[in-house]
Amino acid sequence: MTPAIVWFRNDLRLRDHPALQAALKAGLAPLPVYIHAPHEEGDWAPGAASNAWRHRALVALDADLRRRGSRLHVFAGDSLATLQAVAAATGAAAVFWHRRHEPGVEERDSLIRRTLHRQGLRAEAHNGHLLYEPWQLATRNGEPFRVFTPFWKAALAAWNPPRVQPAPTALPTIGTVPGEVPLDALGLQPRRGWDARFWDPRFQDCWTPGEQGAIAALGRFTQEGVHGYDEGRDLPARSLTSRLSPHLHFGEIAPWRVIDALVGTTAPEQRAAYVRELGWREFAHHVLHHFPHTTDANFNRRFDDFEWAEPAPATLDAWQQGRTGVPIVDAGMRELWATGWMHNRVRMVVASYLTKHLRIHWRHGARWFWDTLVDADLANNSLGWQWVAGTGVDAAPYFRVFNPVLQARRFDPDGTYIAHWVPELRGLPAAARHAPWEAGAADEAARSGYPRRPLVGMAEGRRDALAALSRMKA
Ligand SMILES: Cc1cc2nc3c(=O)[nH]c(=O)nc-3n(C[C@H](O)[C@H](O)[C@H](O)COP(=O)(O)OP(=O)(O)OC[C@H]3O[C@@H](n4cnc5c(N)ncnc54)[C@H](O)[C@@H]3O)c2cc1C
Repeated sequence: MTPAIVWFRNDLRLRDHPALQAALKAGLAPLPVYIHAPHEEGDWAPGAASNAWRHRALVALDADLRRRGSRLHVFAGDSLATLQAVAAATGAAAVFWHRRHEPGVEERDSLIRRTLHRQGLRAEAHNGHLLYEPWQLATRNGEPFRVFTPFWKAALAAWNPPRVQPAPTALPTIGTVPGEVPLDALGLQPRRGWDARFWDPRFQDCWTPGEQGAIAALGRFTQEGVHGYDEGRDLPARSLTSRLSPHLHFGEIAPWRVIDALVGTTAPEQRAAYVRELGWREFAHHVLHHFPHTTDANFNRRFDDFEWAEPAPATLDAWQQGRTGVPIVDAGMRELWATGWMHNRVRMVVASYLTKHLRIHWRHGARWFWDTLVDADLANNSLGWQWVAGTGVDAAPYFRVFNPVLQARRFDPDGTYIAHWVPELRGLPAAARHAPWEAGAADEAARSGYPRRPLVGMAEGRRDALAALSRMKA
């Protein structure tokens, strides 16, 4: 059988894999290839937590392929040159892959497709990542959406998710290809030294990267979380969200399989609430494709004149390490550090504290998340940060400044989440954990080594943020 290269990227699964299916349908022998090329990702080469995840996801994919008679062929270097060399060495007639929508990657991929085409290879990009490709939905005027609600309305009106497809049961074996490198040589795993500080022993135990891990996480969610999702998804102490974000980012599960698995499991309103969150993921990719500059620049250019504070290294450090003295913020940042993930409600609170109370540009926060989140995703991260900072599409207005203490009282009423991640405050009565300095517990907190007062107080931070907003040019 003539081989066809199946170029695995952020689609590390065998079920619901249109590129793999296309190779099989064409009567070609799939040759699974992974190319390590972080230098082609511009300013947004994957961060440390993503790399650690990817290593384990690739190991899992290789094992799944081996169980079917195949294996993953790993290379490092320029993607185009590698694909050309592999095709020449194996006589491959085609290359199939799934589209990605990060700005630099989109351009690279279309160049690769054109070049391979010209050389007489069948080169095809499929959708493996989204319910809708970013150009499939448009406003009545044919423009990209800038507001989520009409975007989601249009998505539901055109609803036609792909059907779920099983993984192939057997795949052909193809021998060693010149230029292959061992997976361990890619340097994806955390090194000893500085970046080893990230790696709390709990980190490895929190997750099972790979398709089996994704299916298991989905199974847990459909049994438990989804039933109380609508009311419970804002409560960080409860495990009511799916924690599928890294699995979705790495394409270990297709979003349409997630939706399919929910049918008949719970009340329609719980299901709709969850599918709507997947809608935000779709919207984020739509925005990234149409407004690629929003990874680094404000969508709302008025904010180009905003008086962001020059971030003092000690301030940024305190935020990153969870030592701001604001318990809910510190709990979130420590959860991120320890597990590579943070609850969505708390992401909003820590991002708001950084961009409003500390008035530090959202780019600093986005960069930190990029390096430490296992689900770091250029579309979702850029949208999330610009949404909170008030600079993005359909964003929360800047003047709506979250009060982290009130947020904590509302969404972590008995301080369980705070106590879990900030052990210095465990000994305080539940009601004092949200703001020890207001409850006369500052000394007790300080005795355990916790900051006596917040870096910037709640009222003071809000006042200064609004004053800076009022000075912004109209
Ligand atoms: C400042 C900030 C930064 C963020 N950075 C990222 C990021 O880098 N990667 C990332 O995947 N998500 C990001 N999010 C969105 C959201 O916090 C996570 O997707 C969610 O917490 C993941 O947990 P879950 O899988 O349990 O979510 P669930 O509640 O179970 O949601 C299911 C899925 O829907 C998608 N989703 C949910 N909420 C959002 C949202 N607001 N925007 C886009 N997609 C969403 C995710 O793919 C998620 O896995 C960010 C949010 C904020 C406020």
